[in-house]
Amino acid sequence: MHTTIPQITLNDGLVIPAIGFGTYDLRGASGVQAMTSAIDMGYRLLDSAFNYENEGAVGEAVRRSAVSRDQLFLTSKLPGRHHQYDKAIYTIQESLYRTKLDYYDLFLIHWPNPKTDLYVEAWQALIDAKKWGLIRSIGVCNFLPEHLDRLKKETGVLPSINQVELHPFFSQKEQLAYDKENGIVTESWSPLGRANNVLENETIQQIAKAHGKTISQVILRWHTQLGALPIPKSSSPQRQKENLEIFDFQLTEEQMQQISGLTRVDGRIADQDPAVYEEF
Ligand SMILES: NC(=O)C1=CN([C@@H]2O[C@H](COP(=O)(O)OP(=O)(O)OC[C@H]3O[C@@H](n4cnc5c(N)ncnc54)[C@H](OP(=O)(O)O)[C@@H]3O)[C@@H](O)[C@H]2O)C=CC1
Ligand SMILES: O=C(O)C(=O)[C@@H](O)[C@H](O)C(=O)CO
Repeated sequence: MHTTIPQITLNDGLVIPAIGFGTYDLRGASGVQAMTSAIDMGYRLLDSAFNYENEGAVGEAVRRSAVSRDQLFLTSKLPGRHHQYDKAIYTIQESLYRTKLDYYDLFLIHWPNPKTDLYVEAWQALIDAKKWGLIRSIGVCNFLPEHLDRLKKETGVLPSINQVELHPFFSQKEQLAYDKENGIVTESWSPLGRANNVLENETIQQIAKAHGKTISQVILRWHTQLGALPIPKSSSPQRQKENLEIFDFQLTEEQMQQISGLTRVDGRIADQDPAVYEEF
């Protein structure tokens, strides 16, 4: 039997599962297999990107699964090299052709690329693509408060989602507070620290023991109790299942504080500060 996944209502009224499935590095036939398995395990939200070169695999997994399209919540992302308005529109259309589907539930700007400074133009393209029915909800990734303030000022439309790096070594207290205050749901990318040594952390290990859970389950539970939406990736059916079984226990306030206390100024996985980093 599947774990029942709670749901979150976005600022545009759309309802989204409280945990999703990351697909970075899942491609080709093995990627389709991993995604089909994730849907079978109970995941309904799949997170892809134009740059992951796996939108075709996402479409194939959807067609192979026993779950109907309208029960799934599919996400993709606009790469930095296509922020110009016309290019952004073509990219969203191309992204759909790759899946052989006719709409995305969510489309995100992948990185703000502030030096290139075309993200407001890209945002306008997402706003229009939503009006035309290509996308049901629009959001961003890696946007700092200064970038979000600018979208609000120049278009009057704030994203439904801001997908940011978030894990115990980089707990994003200020960004979470800003997003919440502005009605934006924070999604956590690399919620398990991309399997770095956070998965061997002694503090989290002790908490996991106390609950009879694994370290990964405690970390993912911490995300949901912070109000964030984690999108763990796993190629293994067993770990996919493990990562969903997080809604039958509760961390105490003290345990939440202990995990959040592991954050470090240099806790990012890579050198990707969105204030300066550009990805195309
Ligand atoms: N918007 C953005 O800029 C970004 C978005 N993302 C999105 O976020 C998703 C998740 O982030 P990602 O970087 O993949 O990293 P995750 O934090 O999800 O970690 C994935 C790694 O953890 C391993 N793993 C998964 N579950 C377990 C478990 N229960 N126990 C032990 N190891 C486990 C996986 O191995 P295995 O597969 O062998 O199980 C894999 O090596 C991405 O797939 C992508 O969709 C990621 C980066 C940037
Ligand atoms: O995976 C993504 O969505 C990215 O944006 C990449 O930057 C990823 O974080 C990466 O590390 C690529 O080397």
